[in-house]
Amino acid sequence: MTPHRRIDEASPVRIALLGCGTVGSAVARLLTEQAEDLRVRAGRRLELVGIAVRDTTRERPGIDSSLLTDDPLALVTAEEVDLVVELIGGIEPARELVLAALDRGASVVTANKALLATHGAKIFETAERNGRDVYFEAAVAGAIPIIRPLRESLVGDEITSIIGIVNGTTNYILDKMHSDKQTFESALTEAQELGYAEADPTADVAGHDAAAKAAILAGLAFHCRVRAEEVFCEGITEVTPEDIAAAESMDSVMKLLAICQVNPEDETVAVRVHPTMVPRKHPLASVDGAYNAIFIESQSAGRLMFYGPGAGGSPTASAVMGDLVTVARNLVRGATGPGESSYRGLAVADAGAIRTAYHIRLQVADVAGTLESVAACFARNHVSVRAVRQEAQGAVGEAVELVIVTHVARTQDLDAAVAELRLLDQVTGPVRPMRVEG
Ligand SMILES: NC(=O)C1=CN([C@@H]2O[C@H](COP(=O)(O)OP(=O)(O)OC[C@H]3O[C@@H](n4cnc5c(N)ncnc54)[C@H](O)[C@@H]3O)[C@@H](O)[C@H]2O)C=CC1
Ligand SMILES: N[C@@H](CC=O)C(=O)O
Ligand code: NA
Repeated sequence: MTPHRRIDEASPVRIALLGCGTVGSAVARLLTEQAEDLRVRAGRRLELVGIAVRDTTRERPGIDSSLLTDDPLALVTAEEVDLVVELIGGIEPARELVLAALDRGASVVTANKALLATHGAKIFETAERNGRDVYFEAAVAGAIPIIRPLRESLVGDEITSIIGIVNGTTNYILDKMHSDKQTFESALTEAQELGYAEADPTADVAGHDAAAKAAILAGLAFHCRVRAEEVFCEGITEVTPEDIAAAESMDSVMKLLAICQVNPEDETVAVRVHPTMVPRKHPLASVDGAYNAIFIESQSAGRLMFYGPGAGGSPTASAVMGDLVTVARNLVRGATGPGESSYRGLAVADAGAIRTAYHIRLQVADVAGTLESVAACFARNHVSVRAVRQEAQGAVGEAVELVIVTHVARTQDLDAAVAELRLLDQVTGPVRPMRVEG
């Protein structure tokens, strides 16, 4: 274990900041503007000793240019640094820098879900070995306090499921596609301009950002390790205006949901992210813009809901600042906060075993026997049909749209039924399955 640098009453807690983009610049400014209040709350002055950036010559309003450096490794391994705030994002060099900081004896605050959901085990083990903290409230659902409730407030309870909207960019896009009939592309451009999107927005729209957050939430809630790559993940890139219209015709909206559940039968954890039809009366349906919301169900507490801004520089900086003060307090007391808890070692369920209800649109020829053939595809694959609706009526033989809503079914069974539907002569156009919750 690295010995703590003694932070006596006269010493400040010395902070190194990695990255000065949307979130980093907001954190740097708050450290200056709120210096006096932060000193009282943390019990020591919080001194920003360096900011690692790519371009030290760029003008950065409100940022002291004498703090800028383009050598992040030298900064995080500097003897005097107590706390490293990693806000550059991505895997490398963030991984190398965080590990170097912990090994040198600094604690870490990060907003980097991609890093934690990929290399969390190594990072938490390194922190534990060195007796240092890793705090990451901003990594999931921006400003919403969700990591601390899971690591502390609910640690005595038995969580059974988590369902939520955990990506602000995609929620913004889907909301604009519904409410303003905006195109996917123009809504994404707006989300980028507002500072919600990742540096590469593919991470948002392909669902990878939400999958990383779901992996972190599942690990914390169920005391196991889930890696981002183990999460079943479908993004919103394939969601069309027709899907939006189909959801609206069911009095529903499309949302990108993250769902984490323990299957009590085989003690596996199912973790998934996908576009989902949510009925308008469901509380998640009214979560608009870049807001996030997370429902937790637990044995003793029952149902809990967490709601608030899930992205953006200022809201995310709020979560980073909370971690920063907490870690500074720990450093002053010579203590550490909770480490990783993965003792249950639950396995992650196969994607095919995941169970959900479906809404399926398909174009069929309006001829005798069509309905029977379609129904047989579902029956053969053990998928129970809950409702069938024919969207329009024309002359016999004409193409019509059929809408089928199923009861909860296994993904692999539904996939098999859809594959059979696509082979039917009476099916004359695309078959579009969408998941339904609530
Ligand atoms: N923007 C948001 O709403 C939220 C972001 N986050 C996370 O916060 C982190 C930062 O995100 P943003 O500030 O939005 O990203 P950003 O892209 O605006 O800022 C990152 C900054 O780091 C700099 N950088 C990259 N590699 C570097 C290196 N090797 N050395 C020095 N500087 C380097 C970039 O030039 C950029 O200015 C990411 O992990 C992101 O996932 C988390 C929650 C919300
Ligand atoms: N790109 C992310 C930022 C917060 O984590 C999002 O849109 O939610
Ligand atoms: Na949060």
